[in-house]
Amino acid sequence: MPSPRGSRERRSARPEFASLLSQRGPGAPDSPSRRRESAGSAPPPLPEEDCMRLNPSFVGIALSSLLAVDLWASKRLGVCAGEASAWGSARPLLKVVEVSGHGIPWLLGTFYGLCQSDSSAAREVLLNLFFALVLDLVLVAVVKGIVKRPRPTHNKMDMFVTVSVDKYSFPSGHATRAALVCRFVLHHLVLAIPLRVLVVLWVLIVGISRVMLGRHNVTDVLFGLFLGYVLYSVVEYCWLSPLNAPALFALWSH
Ligand SMILES: CC(C)=CCC/C(C)=C/COP(=O)(O)O
Repeated sequence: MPSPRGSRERRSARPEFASLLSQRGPGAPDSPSRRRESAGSAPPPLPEEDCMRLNPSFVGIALSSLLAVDLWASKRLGVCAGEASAWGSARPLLKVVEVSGHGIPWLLGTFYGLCQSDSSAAREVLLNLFFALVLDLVLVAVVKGIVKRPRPTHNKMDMFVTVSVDKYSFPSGHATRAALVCRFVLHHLVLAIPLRVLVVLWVLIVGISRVMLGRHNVTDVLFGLFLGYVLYSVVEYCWLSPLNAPALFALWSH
């Protein structure tokens, strides 16, 4: 005969789980929580993980579904993840794209330009670009260290100069840098339209190549692009000028 608690459970159960509960006849295997319940007099509350499994929130389901689609799509798009992959022959080319969005060439190039520039306007722009790049590296390292999402399992860790947090993949540092640099360049350099289009194309290629190389999941890249885009607004807001940072500019005045 079913216990009063059993019938209470059946009455209050959500319809989608009712069939699960009704399968628990006298001979059906009991869950650990039910075994514990029958051993003592006062029934202990359901363990939290059971509650979560039986009553997942909408946000939980949406997030797990998004993650599942993300992992599936990233695996399918990782066509250059190894030399033996479907598009493995394009891997060397994508690794060149990877270097084009790496932090070291951008930091060194900006620093070199800063030392070489003889106009104060160029120095101001380059100094702000340098700080934007440093800020980007720090922010990405902090987020990677907090989220600790491992890189896709199909990634081969043969990247050009990495630091310890680069074993994590969320967000993509290349994507944040590309989006940040793109907005910076489009805003501060006077470029002909074809060149402006090329800069935007470069950002898209860097982003797509991260997934094709197997370095990242799609969401790492999308969030990276978003972060870089937002970071540029922060850089604009905190723009360094000879007025608010005279000591810094004195360092580079000849
Ligand atoms: C060592 C320096 C100065 C930068 C590291 C740049 C780097 C390796 C970022 C990782 O990018 P992804 O997150 O897109 O893989």
